[in-house]
Amino acid sequence: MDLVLIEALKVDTVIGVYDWERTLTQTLVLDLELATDIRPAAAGDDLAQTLNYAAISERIAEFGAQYSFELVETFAERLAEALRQEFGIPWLRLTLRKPGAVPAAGAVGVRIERGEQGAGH
Ligand SMILES: Nc1nc2c(c(=O)[nH]1)N=C([C@H](O)[C@@H](O)CO)CN2
Repeated sequence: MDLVLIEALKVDTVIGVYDWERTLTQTLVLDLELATDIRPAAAGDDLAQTLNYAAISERIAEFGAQYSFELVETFAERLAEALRQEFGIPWLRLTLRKPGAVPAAGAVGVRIERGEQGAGH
């Protein structure tokens, strides 16, 4: 299985369960591993044959601006669903960190895997 990577992507969004969190934008930090077969793109040196990490990063920024969930779980689940559907990603691992949410921790967050590894190959 090949992977396209997006690491330490900063995403601005309204997120949180507390009243004060509903009034401001916070920055989440995302790592994504996106399964694909890179051989067709490599064979043809053709961006159209692979997952365009720039386009996906832009979509994630749009998603952050569009929604204002309470839980990081909801953000992760809904984003994974949207990316898999819109970009035809058979499997992904998404790590979402919310820096500063727990001052004593470097970051807190969630990690999810969705889809089937090897699907579509
Ligand atoms: N498992 C979770 N725990 C907590 C969340 C969350 O989204 N998932 N959120 C909060 C608050 O919004 C917190 O981030 C404010 O600092 C608390 N626990």
